[in-house]
Amino acid sequence: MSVFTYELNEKRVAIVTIDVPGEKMNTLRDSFADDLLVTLKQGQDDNITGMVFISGKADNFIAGADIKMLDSAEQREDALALSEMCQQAFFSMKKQPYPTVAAIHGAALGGGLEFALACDYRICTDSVLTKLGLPEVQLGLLPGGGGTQRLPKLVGIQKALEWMLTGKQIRAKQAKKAGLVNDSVPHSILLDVAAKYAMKGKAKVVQPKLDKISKLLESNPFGRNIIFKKAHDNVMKKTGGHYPAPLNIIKAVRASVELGELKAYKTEAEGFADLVMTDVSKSLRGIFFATTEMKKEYKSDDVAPVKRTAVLGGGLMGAGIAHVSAVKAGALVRIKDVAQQGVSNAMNYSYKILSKRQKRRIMSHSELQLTMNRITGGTDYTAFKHVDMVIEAVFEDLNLKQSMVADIERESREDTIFASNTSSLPISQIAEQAQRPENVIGLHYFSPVEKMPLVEIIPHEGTSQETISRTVNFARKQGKTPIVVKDKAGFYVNRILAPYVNEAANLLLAGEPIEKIDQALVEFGFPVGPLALLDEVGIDIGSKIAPILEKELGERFKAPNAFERLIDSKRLGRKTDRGFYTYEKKGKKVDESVYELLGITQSPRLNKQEIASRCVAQMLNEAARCLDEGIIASARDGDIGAIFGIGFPPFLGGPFSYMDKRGINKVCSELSTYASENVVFTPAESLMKLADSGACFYATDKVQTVLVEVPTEQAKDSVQAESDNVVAKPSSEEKPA
Ligand SMILES: C[C@H](O)CC(=O)SCCNC(=O)CCNC(=O)[C@H](O)C(C)(C)COP(=O)(O)OP(=O)(O)OC[C@H]1O[C@@H](n2cnc3c(N)ncnc32)[C@H](O)[C@@H]1OP(=O)(O)O
Repeated sequence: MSVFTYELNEKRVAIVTIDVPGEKMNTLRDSFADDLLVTLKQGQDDNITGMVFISGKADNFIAGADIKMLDSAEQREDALALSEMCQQAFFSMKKQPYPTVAAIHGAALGGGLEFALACDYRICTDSVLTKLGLPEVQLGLLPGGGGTQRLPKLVGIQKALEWMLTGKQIRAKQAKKAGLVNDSVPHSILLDVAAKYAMKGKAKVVQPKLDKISKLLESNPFGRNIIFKKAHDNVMKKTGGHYPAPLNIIKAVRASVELGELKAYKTEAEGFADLVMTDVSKSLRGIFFATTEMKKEYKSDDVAPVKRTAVLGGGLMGAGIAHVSAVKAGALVRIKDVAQQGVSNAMNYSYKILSKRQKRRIMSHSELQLTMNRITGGTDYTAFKHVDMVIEAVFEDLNLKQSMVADIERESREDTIFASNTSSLPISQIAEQAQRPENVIGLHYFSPVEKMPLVEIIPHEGTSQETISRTVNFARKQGKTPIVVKDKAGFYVNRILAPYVNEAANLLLAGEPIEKIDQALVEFGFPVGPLALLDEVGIDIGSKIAPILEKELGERFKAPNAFERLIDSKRLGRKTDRGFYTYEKKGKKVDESVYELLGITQSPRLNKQEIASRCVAQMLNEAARCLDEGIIASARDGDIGAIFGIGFPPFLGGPFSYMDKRGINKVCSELSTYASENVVFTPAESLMKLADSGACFYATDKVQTVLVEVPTEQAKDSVQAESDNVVAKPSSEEKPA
């Protein structure tokens, strides 16, 4: 059955509806090329005036090539054939004697936009649902259906590179301004306008809309050399060379302006085929499927949505939570702080972010005002009777949090959820004196809240299923990827982070230089090194969490005592402009006085690879323990939590995928070697079992999986999450009463 339905209107314009049967989303599957050729031929036979392609789905045009189909490419030749098939199919659209028009509403991404680029005209709706882009880079791929060739010709080399190298989604207004679409119109007239364009005859070649400097740069080989070199250098700086896709994109775009059509398209197809087969792309595609799968979990349409929220504490965390609640989730938000200044700071936080969006014309002034109208605040409990959920982001103090539970139970409704953004305190303790413990849950954000994609959701034993579902639904509305984790100290993310940071600190105390340690982990693929991260989080915050973890989980979580000396000397990290680094206008540099303060004589002994191996080994081992204990419900959750919460290198697929790829026996033997010097490295029991049996965390064709899921009962129990008030300047409410 064809995905294209063909109808001729009275003006002899063929209206072709694209609708992949039984699917929510249109994607390009292997039969699409044949179906397209048949449809195009019918247009010729009917001697049509033009052809309009429109989607039969309510909210998407085409979301790209079917990513599952890419997994079926067993050899490079298969992937090459896929790209060539797309290229050929799109060429035949161009070659038709009649004009073709893409009428776009919703997502036109990847192969979907390439389809539209091959049409003579593109008309899109001005709806917020409409987003155009070539996001292949996020899957470790390049646009393999002619996107690297057609986009630069339409919007210019620099803009095309920027869009393809970031994979960003372009809204209707920006698309029109850049010349990506011919028009942007209300949904109700999309088809009519598109049909009119179909009667205009074949489109003439248009030059990209460029300013003078861009025109000068892009129109001669010397200027283009500068553009491509700069793009290459930026990519290397940002990716450390771990991701081959951006480099292949630059190569294909360069081919589009320097080589003949045949060779240039071949460069694109070859680059695509190479990338499909890389482990990097397989890992990134795995992340896409994992997050898609997670969107369906803990989902319930039977629970009441959270529409009105309150946030306790106007510090940076509280401000960020209020922001995503109002802007992303569209909720009404009431901020409460002990001081009016705290409320004002939090409101100002949102205002600044929105003003930037207004300046960049992503948002109009009236939209800004409407959004800001959703955020109010005060120093008392006004309006708390109306809120569905209260999220506390106050100082990490159990008594304070327990008294807030009591306040909220008194001041709000019986069904109001109390969500705690604690980073370390067990939720069961926060709920200990609650009258309605079923409403209490952990909701751990990461800083900066509006940028970090993860939240940990932590039910304690008495949290109701309804509270879990409502909280998960709300976190998704805030644009977050939630993982539900078990209520045990450190939850998941901080638990795997702590031993990794402690190891970095131990290496420092053993004489390894600060910069070398951080560089080692950045070269491994983390966005920042562990000591720089501690500076961001706040050394004082880290030192508060450490004793809780040590008490609950044992000696291996003991943080080096030397850190107290850093805190005593007011080196708290970035927030005091001084930690392991100093932070000045000129930038950050290592604070050499730290060595003397901590009594360290620099005596480098290890190379960077050994440093990275030791720190990462601690993280991997702890992740395995978390799976053993049911802190996370699956290896998949552990991978997504580490990537989205800490920045574990996505190209490695997360700690569990990485262990599978390296071989569990290798990971185990490395841990055992380190354990001969320090028992904290003793491999987790499950790792040893897996190493013995030759199995791995994820099912593969070759080996049997032992540990993908924890036993069902444990999985059910699995809940819990938090957030450290990282980088947050304490608001007045954050001080214990
Ligand atoms: C040759 C070409 O250059 C190569 C390519 O085109 S590679 C593909 C490039 N396209 C992309 O990367 C887009 C991927 N999709 C997305 O980003 C998001 O799905 C979206 C923004 C389109 C919509 O997001 P959202 O509304 O949250 O829906 P989401 O839950 O993600 O997806 C709904 C369903 O569509 C599926 N889907 C979406 N895009 C898909 C794709 N390109 N391939 C396969 N399945 C896809 C999801 O897996 C999910 O399936 P399920 O319901 O059976 O689990």
